[in-house]
Amino acid sequence: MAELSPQYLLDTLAPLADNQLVLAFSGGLDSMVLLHLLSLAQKQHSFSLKAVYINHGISAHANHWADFCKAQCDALGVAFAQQAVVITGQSNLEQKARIARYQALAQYVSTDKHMLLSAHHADDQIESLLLALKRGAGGAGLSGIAAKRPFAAGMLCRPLLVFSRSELEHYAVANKLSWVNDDSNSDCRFERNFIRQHLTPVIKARWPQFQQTATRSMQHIAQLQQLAEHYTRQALAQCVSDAGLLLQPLAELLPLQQDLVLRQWLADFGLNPETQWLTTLKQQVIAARPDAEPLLVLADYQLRRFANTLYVLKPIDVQTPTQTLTWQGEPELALPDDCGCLYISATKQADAIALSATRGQWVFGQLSRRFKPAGAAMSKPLKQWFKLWQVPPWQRLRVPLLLVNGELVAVAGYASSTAPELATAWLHWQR
Ligand SMILES: Nc1ncnc2c1ncn2[C@@H]1O[C@H](COP(=O)(O)OP(=O)(O)OP(=O)(O)O)[C@@H](O)[C@H]1O
Repeated sequence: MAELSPQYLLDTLAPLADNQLVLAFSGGLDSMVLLHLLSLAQKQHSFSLKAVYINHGISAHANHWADFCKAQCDALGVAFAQQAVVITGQSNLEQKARIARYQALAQYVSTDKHMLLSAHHADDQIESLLLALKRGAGGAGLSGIAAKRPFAAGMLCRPLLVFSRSELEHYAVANKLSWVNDDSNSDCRFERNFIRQHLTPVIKARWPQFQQTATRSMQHIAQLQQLAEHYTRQALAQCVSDAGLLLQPLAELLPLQQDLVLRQWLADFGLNPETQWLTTLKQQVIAARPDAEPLLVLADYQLRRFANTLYVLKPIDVQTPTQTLTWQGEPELALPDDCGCLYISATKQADAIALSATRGQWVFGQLSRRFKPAGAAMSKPLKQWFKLWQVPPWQRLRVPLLLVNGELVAVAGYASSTAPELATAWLHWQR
């Protein structure tokens, strides 16, 4: 059984070479205990420590808590900082406060030597598990709170995770510590408080070992999750290209693995869809007829499929610029609507196309104009060339087109009516 002591802390955080510790300090029981332990540990082993209080400004007592935190740090000789964050609206306050808090704390973790410490304990683990079950979370959610994980430029550690709240309280009373009680802790409209007050006591009374056994289950799930993530990353690497997710190699994976790869790929865009949505994606987008142009929306993104590749697109990626640019020979032209930049130079660069004009109009979206690339037998509407070049339909509308005397002479990034040997300049499109 671990014993709550400065030595335990030093063992858990070792090796503390030139690390700079940042304590997320709310002034509540749990972080007060951690502050006290850290200040004692500093006497045994020198390390840099700063306590940071984030003022959410939600409670009428928030400023008073800030003063309390500062006074406690002063008394223990620990450096102190505070920062206010702005939380707007009335809904989801708990979650908004948490996101704003971690964003603010991230500023204090600016190098790989920085280690953020939070005072989460074993009761928080059970609450996290029950909340994860309630929302039907997957392996990552059911793994509970990680004892150590990368955070901002450094790490985030929770050295008190194995101790229960009552053990922390026992320590606080024995060491005559004082702490603030967040008035909102008794408000059972907040889910965590409801679990803390109504569920955990009943569970613990019936099964005193529940905390340990549930923690063990979470560790098992966490290990399986890590293993799954490792193999999923490997499989994903086989399926991604610069453009999107290649559906042919995806189809060769086991169905279960396909789901994990899709989820991991979407997670890299910050997307975490519900299972039903993923089923729709598979049925209506991935498995759509080859000539269909399926589209599914998720949060701010559009999922589209073209030429057996799946794309995640932001609204700007599918917007057709309406602006026309007059070009008078400038070597560099910034394009509207996030379409990148055009570079015109005397020497040929990679991906450059030949030009024989030095002025004209740059336009977008004029797909019915006829075009004859150098070397082609005849002219065709641009739409047909794009089809031939396998350009996804939404990208076709964002390709800069050069008109000279009303005639289409160059399609940036793809083709030009000027043969390379007749080039007087070279055009490179940086998307
Ligand atoms: N206002 C605050 N300023 C700095 N640190 C805080 C603040 N509030 C909480 N913390 C840190 O976060 C830890 C967990 O606090 P709490 O259980 O209230 O968080 P939570 O809202 O449940 O969110 P989560 O568990 O996801 O971090 C505390 O032990 C403390 O280290």
